[in-house]
Amino acid sequence: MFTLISATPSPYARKVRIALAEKHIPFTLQTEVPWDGTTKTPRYNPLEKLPVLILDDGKSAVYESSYILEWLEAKYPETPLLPGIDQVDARLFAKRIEVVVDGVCDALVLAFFEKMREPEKRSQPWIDRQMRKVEGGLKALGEWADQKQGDYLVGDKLGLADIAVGSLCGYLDCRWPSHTWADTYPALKKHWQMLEELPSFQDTRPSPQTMKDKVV
Ligand SMILES: N[C@@H](CCC(=O)N[C@@H](CS(=O)(=O)O)C(=O)NCC(=O)O)C(=O)O
Repeated sequence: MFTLISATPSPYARKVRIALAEKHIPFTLQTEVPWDGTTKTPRYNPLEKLPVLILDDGKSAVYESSYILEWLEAKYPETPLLPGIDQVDARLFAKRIEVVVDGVCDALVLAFFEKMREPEKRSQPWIDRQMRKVEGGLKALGEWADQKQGDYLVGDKLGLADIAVGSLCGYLDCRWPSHTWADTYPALKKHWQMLEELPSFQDTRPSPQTMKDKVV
């Protein structure tokens, strides 16, 4: 059986957890804090990041959330999370949405750690730059949510784009509760609320983690 190295607040890991659940692929969840010295992540990922999907042999591993999802889609095409190969533009649009989601998450993580530095070492221009990326990405996602034709962002069933967007919104709700995205983008908030009702979302709700070791 696969093992997924995850972290309780991780939006990247939540994408994979939801995809595994939607594809009915059983796995063991191994929850870690990747910044703590106890993490096993570096054994499997030279980039020392989770999520990491450890395969049945307990040694081979797939890492980088967007690649793990591509790997799962290729290896387990039943219950597809992307439109059919004959719908190239729709597939590419779903991946474009994931690119924006991951980029917003990356910027949030960078801003989070910059704010963790002692005040005299903190760079406000750097934080401002990251938050500009967050706002720009959320604006794009908000527009796509507004333009949604049916219940889902791409196609007529739950897919990669919804899983990515839902994971980001859940991360903001968990780690950035004072952010005003839900008021600014009501269609995005409504879509997220619908997604959170799904069992695979209910079973993967994020929660904060405590870091024991100094990170920055
Ligand atoms: N691009 C990566 C980003 C993953 C990532 O940043 N993971 C964090 C944990 S979390 O932010 O998702 O909770 C991590 O392992 N960070 C450890 C490190 O950067 O050394 C992906 O999509 O998998």
